Amino acid sequence: MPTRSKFGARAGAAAKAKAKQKGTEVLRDWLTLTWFTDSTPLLGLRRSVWNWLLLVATAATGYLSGATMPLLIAGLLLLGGAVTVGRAMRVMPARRRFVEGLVEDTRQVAGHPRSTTAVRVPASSRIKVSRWGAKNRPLVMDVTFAKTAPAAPPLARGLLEKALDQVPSPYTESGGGWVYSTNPKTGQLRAEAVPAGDERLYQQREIAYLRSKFTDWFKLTPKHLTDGMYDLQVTDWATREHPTEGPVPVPAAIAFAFGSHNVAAQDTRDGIERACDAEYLRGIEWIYTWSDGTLEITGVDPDSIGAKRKRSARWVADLIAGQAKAARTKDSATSRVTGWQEEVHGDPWVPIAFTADFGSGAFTTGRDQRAVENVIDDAMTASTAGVVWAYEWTVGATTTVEARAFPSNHIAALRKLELKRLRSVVEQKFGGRRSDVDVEVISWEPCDDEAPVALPAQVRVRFGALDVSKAETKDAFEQHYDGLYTACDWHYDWRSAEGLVNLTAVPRLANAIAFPENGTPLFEEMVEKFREGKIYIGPQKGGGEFYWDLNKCAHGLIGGRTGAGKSCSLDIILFLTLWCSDVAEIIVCDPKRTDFTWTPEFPSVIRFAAGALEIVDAVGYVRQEMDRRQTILNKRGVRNLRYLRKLYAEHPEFEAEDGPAPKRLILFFDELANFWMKSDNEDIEAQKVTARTQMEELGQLARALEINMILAAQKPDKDRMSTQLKEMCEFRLCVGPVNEYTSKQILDTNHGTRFPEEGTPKGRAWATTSELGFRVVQVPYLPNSTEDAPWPASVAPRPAHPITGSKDRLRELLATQGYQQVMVPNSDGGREPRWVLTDEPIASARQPVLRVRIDKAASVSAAGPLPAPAAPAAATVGIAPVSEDEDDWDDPW
Ligand SMILES: Nc1ncnc2c1ncn2[C@@H]1O[C@H](COP(=O)(O)OP(=O)(O)OP(=O)(O)O)[C@@H](O)[C@H]1O
Repeated sequence: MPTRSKFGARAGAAAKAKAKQKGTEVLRDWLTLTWFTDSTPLLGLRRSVWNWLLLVATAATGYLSGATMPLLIAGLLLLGGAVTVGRAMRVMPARRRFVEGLVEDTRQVAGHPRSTTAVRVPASSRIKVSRWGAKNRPLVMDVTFAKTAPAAPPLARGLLEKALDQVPSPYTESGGGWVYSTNPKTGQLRAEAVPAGDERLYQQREIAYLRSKFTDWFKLTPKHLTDGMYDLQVTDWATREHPTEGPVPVPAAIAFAFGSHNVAAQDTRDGIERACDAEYLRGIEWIYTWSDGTLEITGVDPDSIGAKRKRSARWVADLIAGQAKAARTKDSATSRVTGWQEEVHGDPWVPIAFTADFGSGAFTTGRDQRAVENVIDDAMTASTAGVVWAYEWTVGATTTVEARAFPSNHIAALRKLELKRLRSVVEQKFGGRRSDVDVEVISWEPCDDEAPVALPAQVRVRFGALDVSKAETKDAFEQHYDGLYTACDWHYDWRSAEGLVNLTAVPRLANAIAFPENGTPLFEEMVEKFREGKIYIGPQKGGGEFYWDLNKCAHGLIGGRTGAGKSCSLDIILFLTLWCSDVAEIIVCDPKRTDFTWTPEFPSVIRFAAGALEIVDAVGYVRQEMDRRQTILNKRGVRNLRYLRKLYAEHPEFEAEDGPAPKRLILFFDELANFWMKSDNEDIEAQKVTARTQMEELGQLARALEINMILAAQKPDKDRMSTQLKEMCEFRLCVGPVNEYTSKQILDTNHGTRFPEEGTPKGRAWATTSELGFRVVQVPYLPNSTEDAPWPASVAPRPAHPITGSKDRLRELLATQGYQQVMVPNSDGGREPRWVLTDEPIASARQPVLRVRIDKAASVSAAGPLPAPAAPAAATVGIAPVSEDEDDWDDPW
């Protein structure tokens, strides 16, 4: 018996094993394909379904026919088996090769591992076709990719998809293609073959396009993609009519996850939005919503409110960015619309509020801010009429502005316009190119809601580089600003060192006011101040009372056009001097002999001089008195009368030795011009020259010696008043409107011309000292005799009661001080009243005054140098009581 060689035995075993393996494979293929996976359609059904049906039908036929046709049944089964086995042997290896080819094609992008001798990686573990279609092409397949594969990041999935797009599907020839989805559990990519026209193909295309665009817009590198968590999902689709392709799906909502990618900067976001708007045109307006790590984009109808709002917001953003760009700000500007017009009021896409952030160090000065505001105003007004934009700036780490629109009749709008007006007028006049003038309203006057009016209550003006320490600058500003308002006056609080002025609205200066009645607080105040050497002039524009401080400005010049209230102003000064007879005495020079002939009645008037020689004499007396006072000061070694009085208080023996301390002595001179008028008498002219020199000599020492000159003149020009004399007058009062020439004569400036010719109230005056600058004052009205206020109610409120005349007040005072009135003959042959001290004080002047007649003439002009007041001198003359009916002295005289 022949034996088989060893080799032959081994080869036989190998062939057997191979045959077995092949057999097993064929059997597995047959089972799988025939009964499960043969999805190639046949007459509308899958082949595997047909196989089951045929098997069941054959078995049923065999069962029903019993043993009658066993051969036929067996034959049929055998045939079926042979056909299906043959098909499995043909199809299955082909499918395997197909998948293997596919794995090879996608190996790089999907990161498929290669088989090694140790580890076999079957192709089906990477790409699993779950359904096959006609022509043995896959219908549905799942592709597994490695975590590190280039196509692993969701946004890079396109790489794999692109590769798979090349795989023929049953629909390839008819224009179909692949659609892809991600298995959320396994992360595998599922590809599904769909016929042409399937809307998922369009969706697929959009998604692929968007992925690549988002990669561009976010400037994503492959490294970004591998490191970050970027993903794009279209969460909602809509259908739009495509011009050539008919209705096509377009994204209605896109969610783009960008993880921790830095898009915090508004302009980065802006850039992305703008790129998307420019490059992704689908006949839709995109609305962008940024949240933590995700950008949601929703498509809306371009005519919808949302779309219009978006365009408006972008317009605002462009406007703001344009400003920042023009100013070359360090950081770029961002803006956000924070409020839209309500639909009831108009178009709901019209912005009514927005905020803008210009970054650090931008627009820090008011001037720059104003420039931005003006541009925005212009732009906004063009787009939204009927509203006014108001701005609130905050300069901190960054400069931000909050802008809000208000209806033009809203108080905020009115205030804004008012502020703008103020700024522009102030800037026009004071805002040079270098100086950064800015007006800021600190507070507004409360206003009536029904009829709102924007009136600033407190304003601050900063002058930047402009030097406001100069009086002229302040004056120019005040004049300019005063002209802006008729409803109020302004109090100016200058802070020259800080380069600013704080303004406070104050009630307008009254057009006329009555001199306060005795005993009122203001009256008491002015008397008290007079005792300190301060003469009340009147309330001043901008608030407060104007006092002329004789301790600082010893002499004064009072001028003004006739009929404007000059005499009344002088009367107030005289009245206060006469009222305070314990501290002051006065010499009245009245060359015109008109307005002040009433004064000698009162004991403080130690001399009344009218004629030229009388005046020369009076001036000479003052000059002597100055020397006398200086001698006393020298003797007692003190600097001024104040110290002398103090010394006397401490050492009454000095006073006993020297006599009473001198009182303030006022040399009152009305209409100097009349005095200087040339006469033919050369002797008198020579004396006048002496008087002038003596007056000029009073200048230097008078302050310490409390000798003051009050000079009144209508036109104090050079011919009538020497320059030296005028310069000594540091206080000036110019009553009423005057022409430029006169103004310069009185005030050295043209302030006097600022009062209008028409409508300037009586008693309105410019008062000035070098210390206080120029002030508008309203001199109160003080008549000589008690009378009703002379102005109509239309000019100013009228006091309820007549204004008590100065003479009546003084008489009442003197009566209470123990004086009595007597009548003395005067140089004109008439008689005049005088007040003399008696021993018995009279309680009230309302009680009849004891009238006396002076038998011996006590002519006013006769009085020589009088160290003591006129009254005691008068008291030495013989007096006889005047009977009631004999002399009605109260009559006007
Ligand atoms: N302070 C005042 N307030 C209101 N009215 C005044 C004031 N001063 C004067 N008046 C009115 O103006 C009139 C003229 O005033 P006043 O005589 O003082 O003017 P004047 O400038 O001194 O004129 P003149 O130089 O002719 O004396 C007064 O009779 C009075 O009606």
